[in-house]
Amino acid sequence: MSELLSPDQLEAALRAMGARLYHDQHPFHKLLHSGRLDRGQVQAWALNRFEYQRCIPLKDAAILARMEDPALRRIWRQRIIDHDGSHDGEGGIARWLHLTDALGLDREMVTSGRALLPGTRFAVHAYIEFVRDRSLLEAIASSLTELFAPTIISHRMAGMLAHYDFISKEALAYFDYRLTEAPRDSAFALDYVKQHADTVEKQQQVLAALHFKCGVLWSQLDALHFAYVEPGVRWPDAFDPATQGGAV
Ligand SMILES: O=C(O)c1cc(C(=O)O)c2c(n1)C(=O)C(=O)c1cc(C(=O)O)[nH]c1-2
Repeated sequence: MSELLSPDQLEAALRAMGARLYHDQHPFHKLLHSGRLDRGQVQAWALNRFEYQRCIPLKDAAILARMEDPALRRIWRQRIIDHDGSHDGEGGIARWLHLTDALGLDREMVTSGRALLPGTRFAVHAYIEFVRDRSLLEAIASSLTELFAPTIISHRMAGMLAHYDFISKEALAYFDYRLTEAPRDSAFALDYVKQHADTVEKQQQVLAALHFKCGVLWSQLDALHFAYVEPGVRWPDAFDPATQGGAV
């Protein structure tokens, strides 16, 4: 890409990248959504994904800390409220823990992170570092995977409810909220990016940021796939569905 795109062409390029690289294309998600995983594999997914959930507000706080404009901060801070809630027991993190509870996972094992795959940790933390190190425009652009989240979330909810008798609608409440939060967040981020990526270089950076973020999501599923679906060698301290434990 060497010519300046119009804002709508930039949006089209971002959407085309998502169609190719978003984590809905990953084999682990295809298995998860079509009922082809067992309870232990679904537990491993929920336990590992907790690390992503836990770190999203840290990532958004890092972005907020770089925003000079109070009006922008006022909008962005809602993301932290969505995940942390305003009171104990509210918000996305608490709702994710309802899911891990419903799957019978030990809370301490989930919240301590001691049974995580190293690949999960590295991918999630790379996201936090990315938004700290890069420009604000790139940091905001890296959230644009959320453009594609409502489709995968609807698909996931329907598939998991249809195929797993150990999953209830209540257990998936986290995703109900995301269906309204994600479109609001991604509409704002997309508008911002379309307005501010006004040079070829900035447009390239925005596309690279989305590329990077697709990789963050994809790597988390790679880690799960190669530990729990095609088990070659699994990190010895990782969650073990057979014993329901991890490192002590
Ligand atoms: O279930 C999903 O497939 C999915 C995907 C994404 C995403 O595309 O990054 C997010 C979420 N969920 C999510 O729940 C969430 O809170 C979230 C925050 C962000 C972000 O980058 O700021 N992405 C996502």
